[in-house]
Amino acid sequence: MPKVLISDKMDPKAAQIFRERGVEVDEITGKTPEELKAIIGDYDGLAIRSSTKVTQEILDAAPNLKVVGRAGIGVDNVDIPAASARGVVVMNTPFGNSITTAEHAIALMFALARQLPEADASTQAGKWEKNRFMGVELTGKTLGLIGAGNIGSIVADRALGLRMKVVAFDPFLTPERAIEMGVEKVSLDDLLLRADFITLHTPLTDQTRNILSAENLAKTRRGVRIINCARGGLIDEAALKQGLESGHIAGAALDVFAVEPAKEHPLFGTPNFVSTPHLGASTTEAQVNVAIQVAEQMADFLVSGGVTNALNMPSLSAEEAPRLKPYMALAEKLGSLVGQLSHGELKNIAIESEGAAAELNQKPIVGAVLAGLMRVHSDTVNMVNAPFLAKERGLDVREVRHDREGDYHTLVRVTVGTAQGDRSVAGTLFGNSAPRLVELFGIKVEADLAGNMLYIVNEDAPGFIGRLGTTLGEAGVNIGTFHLGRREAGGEAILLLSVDEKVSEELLAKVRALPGVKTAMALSF
Ligand SMILES: NC(=O)C1=CN([C@@H]2O[C@H](COP(=O)(O)OP(=O)(O)OC[C@H]3O[C@@H](n4cnc5c(N)ncnc54)[C@H](O)[C@@H]3O)[C@@H](O)[C@H]2O)C=CC1
Ligand SMILES: O=C(O)CCC(=O)C(=O)O
Repeated sequence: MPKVLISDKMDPKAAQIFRERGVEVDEITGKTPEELKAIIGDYDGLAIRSSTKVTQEILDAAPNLKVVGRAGIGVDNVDIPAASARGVVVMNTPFGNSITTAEHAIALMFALARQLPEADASTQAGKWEKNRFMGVELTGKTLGLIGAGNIGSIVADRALGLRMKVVAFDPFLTPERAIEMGVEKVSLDDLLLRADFITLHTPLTDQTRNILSAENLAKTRRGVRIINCARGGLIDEAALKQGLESGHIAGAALDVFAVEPAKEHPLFGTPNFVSTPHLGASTTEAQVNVAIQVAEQMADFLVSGGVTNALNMPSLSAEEAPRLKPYMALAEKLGSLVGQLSHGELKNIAIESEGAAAELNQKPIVGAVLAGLMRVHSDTVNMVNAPFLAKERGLDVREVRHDREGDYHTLVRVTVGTAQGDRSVAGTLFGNSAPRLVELFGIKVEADLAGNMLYIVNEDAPGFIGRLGTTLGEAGVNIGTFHLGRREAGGEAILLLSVDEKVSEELLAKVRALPGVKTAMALSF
């Protein structure tokens, strides 16, 4: 039974779903990285929010880990390249808390416009400072949206409902989508110049880090109010403090900080500064949503192989997974076969599907071929890290679907480009479930690819099979299955034998010494 660790506080629905879906679950929250390292090795899955940092070190201590599930959107607390390199799928829940986070941004905008936190503190301190707090209306003001994705577009919708004008800077926002959202697409400089309120809704990336730098803050209009419910690191916090103190910035509300938890901060106590402790996603509704979603996605993956909302792997629905499973087994075997039989650097690989195979989602098939191919050289390769490793090694991967149906109702062909030319293998599914090799380097052959095998290329001549049987028999090697194919009578023949034990180098040398043998290799699947 797969085992999952929930390492951050999560709605109890998550644990309930894991158990209902046949996944063992432990909830152990608040651990230090050292403590987490000590226990993570027992788990197949890790369910987190933002507190747990999934670093290279944690991943190194987690040999069984297959999936990290983020109950939320931002995955900057997960080292995705390191997870990909180790073959660990990283999933998030991209929509479960977007409304809640957008509402928090709007709440902070109101808090700034009417100085609600200060007015509350003053009133409860018995001061009744009616003349101290003069607010501004939102109606008619310009809201500058940096990042117009899921959360940004909900913020825009609510702001338009408040009769604000919304201008948006997002390099990936199409003009059509801007029209649909009712916002004006602008450059960052234009936004900085025009906005009365600025709200940030981008992930933290190399491009967005420090997007509100000291230089950019200086370009804003005097009296601007700034809200950040996205990620710390998007704003230069020291420059923000200076701007608040000089009065250039009329207010700033941060839900997120460059370093969290922010228990001490130079901004604390600055006039017109409002803060919340990363509460953007903290509503009952959002937490139930993300807990249910992350548990369902992780259980799908661990129990049936379905992949949803993965950031480092193509999606594969739980419905598709059973249909694709035998194809992935076939693809992996074909990849492994060409990997074991091809020497030297591979330049390119083409994965072609015909008949029923061509109607399926090709990404998992391609991933499985690459995993089989590269596992020949490293047993830590799997479907997650294989495409990543292929890219890293400069392997050109081509995916081709053919409408035609040939001799088989379904066929997957893998062709690799080697220094000796193209080499191609093809396989089908017998009874829609049993992977079977049907072609090897242009020669028709029918074979299971399983366990230990012996691959021989020889000149087709009488007596050879007898001599081979005697050689194997004398070495105490039992033959399980025997598959033969040849180009033409008396031409080149291929033999694929399954044997009950691994073929030793010594035995291989004897086989190679038999008359007519051109190549002999041990294979394993
Ligand atoms: N405070 C909190 O508790 C929460 C914070 N978040 C944060 O909010 C962020 C946004 O979430 P979603 O809207 O769901 O993500 P999303 O992926 O739907 O939208 C992000 C938008 O940012 C845009 N973008 C990317 N690079 C940009 C750049 N250089 N300049 C301007 N725009 C750029 C993208 O094109 C995209 O439209 C998340 O990445 C997460 O860090 C999300 C949920 C809760
Ligand atoms: O889990 C949380 O409370 C934070 C949510 C968040 O930051 C996100 O989903 O990106």
